[in-house]
Amino acid sequence: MHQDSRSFYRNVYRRYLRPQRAQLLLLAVLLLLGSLVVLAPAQVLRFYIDAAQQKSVLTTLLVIASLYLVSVIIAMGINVWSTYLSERLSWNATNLLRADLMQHCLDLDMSFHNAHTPGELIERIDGDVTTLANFFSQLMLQVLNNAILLFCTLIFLAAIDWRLGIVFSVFACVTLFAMGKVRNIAIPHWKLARQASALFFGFLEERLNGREDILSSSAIDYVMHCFYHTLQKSYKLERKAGLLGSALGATTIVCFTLGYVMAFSLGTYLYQQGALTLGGVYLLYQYMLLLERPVQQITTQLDELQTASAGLARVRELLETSSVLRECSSGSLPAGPLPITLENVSFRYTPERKALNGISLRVPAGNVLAVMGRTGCGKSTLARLLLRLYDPDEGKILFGSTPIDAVPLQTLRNSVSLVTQDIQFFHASVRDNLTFFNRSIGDETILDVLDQVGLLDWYHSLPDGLDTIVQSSQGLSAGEAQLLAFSRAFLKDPQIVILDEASSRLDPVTEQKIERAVDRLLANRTGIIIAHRLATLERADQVLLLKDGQIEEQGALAALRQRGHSRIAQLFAEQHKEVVA
Ligand SMILES: Nc1ncnc2c1ncn2[C@@H]1O[C@H](COP(=O)(O)OP(=O)(O)OP(=O)(O)O)[C@@H](O)[C@H]1O
Repeated sequence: MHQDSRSFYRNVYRRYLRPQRAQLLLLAVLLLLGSLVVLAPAQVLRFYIDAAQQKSVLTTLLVIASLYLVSVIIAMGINVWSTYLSERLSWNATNLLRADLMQHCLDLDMSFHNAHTPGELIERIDGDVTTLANFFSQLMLQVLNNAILLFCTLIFLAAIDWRLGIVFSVFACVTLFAMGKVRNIAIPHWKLARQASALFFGFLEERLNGREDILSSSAIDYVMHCFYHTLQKSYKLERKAGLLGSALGATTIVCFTLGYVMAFSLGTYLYQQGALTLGGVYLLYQYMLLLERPVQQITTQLDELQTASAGLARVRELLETSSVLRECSSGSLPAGPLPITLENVSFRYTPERKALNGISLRVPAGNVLAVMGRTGCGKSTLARLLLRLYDPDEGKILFGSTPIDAVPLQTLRNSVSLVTQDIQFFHASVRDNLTFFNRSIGDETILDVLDQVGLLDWYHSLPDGLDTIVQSSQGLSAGEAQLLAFSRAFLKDPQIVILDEASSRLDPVTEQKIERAVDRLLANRTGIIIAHRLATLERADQVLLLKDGQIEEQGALAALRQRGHSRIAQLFAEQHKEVVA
């Protein structure tokens, strides 16, 4: 194994399994005991049959019968205990791994998230880790258990008669080989079937999410046509895989029928030779039955082991992906509103095109900068750089005199609030949606903020107050969603506020509420407003007009308007003409 892989597996063991090593050891002992104990009841029955045949006294028969009962109870007890232990062990280990992966994914930068769909990450955090949980809880146990059981059964058969040991060892090897070969024929078809089924679920998710657009554009017939097509493809592949898979069942039946013929022929021969008692022949039959399970299961489990190791490899790849954002472990920002400085900042998402090109500006502490420009000019990109969702390719961004990459990301993001148009609400209580699960914020503070943004009437209409569960943003009007997003920002109490103004029109009362809330939110904070309306520029100390990622105009609104040929002056003149017309 490669040195890196070795150290990865060592680390996985150290973090997830070593803390539970006492339980792991106990589990190994129980597995061994379990395999030995499963073989015991058949041995006891053998003595019982031989004792009955020799007409032993009733008490001897009763003692043997009680021994049989005890051995069965012990076997069951060990089975239950080891299953409980392995479940506990695997869920403890994999839940920790799930948490680590979730935290890691949240910490990764936006370029990583742009390249990986949420579905893909869910598959890693849950799908692959569940495979690993199965590996630790059942598979590891079953493979070990079956291997030990197979080995012990063959040893016990050899103990009855060495010829039986040799014949059945050869039988087990040939059957394992044959079943492995037949299984390999079906596996690629199962993989194709799984892939088709994943595509089908992806199709369902996408179409159900887009139901509003589908309904409004009368595309139901088209969607249903694609649905049948996707379903039919999945069905054909499943049918083929199922048929090929049944070849495995047929091979098992053929192999074991031959095995039973062999067991009875050999048993009869040895009985007639006097090498075996009747109880011994019965024991041979029982061991043949016991042999069937491990031989059948080991082939399947070896495949599942491969799936688990592929899952672990994918988990490893994810864990080893590091954020391109350099993280600082210490550093702090001064208190109060912070001045923002950009020095010759350039950024590109893709090598072909700069989304921002040589931007330099300074927003003094407590001032408001309004950013305007056509769609795609780089307004949101500027906001993303200030939050360090990306780092600029060139240039520097400073809050006060501190470069923003010289403080921990957490500190930076605690100081900046971004209120976008695309407001996300979680399936959680109103309280949790507003405080982002911060328990230190009391209900009075939340109510005070709701009062400030004019949402007190809305609050009183909630059936369970702050405990009311928000289903999604669909249960809220655009205005309510905006005001709730402001409330979140108030509760966070940031030093810098970045506001992506809603481009949709709201009713005059809600507009007024929003205007007031914005004024309050910007008071004693440095603000950047991504403006979609000319009226918004009037509340700003400075205006920045972007064009194709570059600064087209910059300065105080009054000065820009006075310059007759400026783009801003033209925009106001055009608006004036529209109003007069
Ligand atoms: N994740 C991304 N990957 C690649 N290119 C992107 C990405 N996000 C934005 N862009 C491109 O970068 C440029 C600037 O985008 P940005 O979102 O900053 O524009 P914007 O001015 O905010 O537009 P709008 O007003 O429509 O929101 C656009 O050309 C856009 O296509």
